[in-house]
Amino acid sequence: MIKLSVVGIFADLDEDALGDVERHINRKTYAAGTQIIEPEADSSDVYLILSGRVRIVNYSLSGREITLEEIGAGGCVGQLSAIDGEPRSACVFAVSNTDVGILSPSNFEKVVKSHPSVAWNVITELARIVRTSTRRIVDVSTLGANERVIAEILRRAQKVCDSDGAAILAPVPVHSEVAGRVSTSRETVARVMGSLARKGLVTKEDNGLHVPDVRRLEEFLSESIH
Ligand SMILES: Nc1ncnc2c1ncn2[C@@H]1O[C@@H]2COP(=O)(O)O[C@H]2[C@H]1O
Repeated sequence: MIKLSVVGIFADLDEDALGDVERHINRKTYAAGTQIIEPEADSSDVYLILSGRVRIVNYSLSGREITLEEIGAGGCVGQLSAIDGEPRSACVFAVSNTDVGILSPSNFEKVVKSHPSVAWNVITELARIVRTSTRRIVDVSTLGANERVIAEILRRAQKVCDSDGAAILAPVPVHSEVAGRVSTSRETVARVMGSLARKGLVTKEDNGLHVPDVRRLEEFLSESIH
């Protein structure tokens, strides 16, 4: 059985406290592709991702899917409705087979109120969501679709950049996922990625998408914007 200690918001709990939380949790496995959070379902349960990966998505008025975030083992989703009692803000799907621990909103509240470290970790995660959302709003308001694609690839590369200034994005980003994330079409992502490849700024290899010189990609983005 996967231990609750993998969950980020419980990182500072000792064994006794984790045992206490475990008593309030129902475990469930979702198959890849199934929906975990449905806004129509009247539930405010909190889902702790014990293994696997989930995608958080929203839809535009025209029905286009927008990926807000992908979260792997250790993450937590569904906390917004549990905190404020409002309807779900997004849908959540299992990307791969995903084991979750489910906490009812009242038990989530009990755990948060009993353990200051959990409360602080939940707040820290909310701060991260605000920062990411702000970045996104700025990008959508100020950059064209091509630049948003480049900026997204650049941000991912900057996170895994090695001491030689190179990065490998593994696995190769899926065009539809990048498109959803930067609010553009799959075709635009394919066109921009093709153009970056022709310029030698990225190369597709068996082990991932290589960005041989992250600094050059930064400069290219900066030149594209100005
Ligand atoms: N912009 C976002 N970034 C990361 N996670 C989000 C974002 N919007 C919604 N979520 C998650 O998706 C969940 C959908 O249900 P809730 O609104 O209860 O809680 C939400 C958060 O856990």
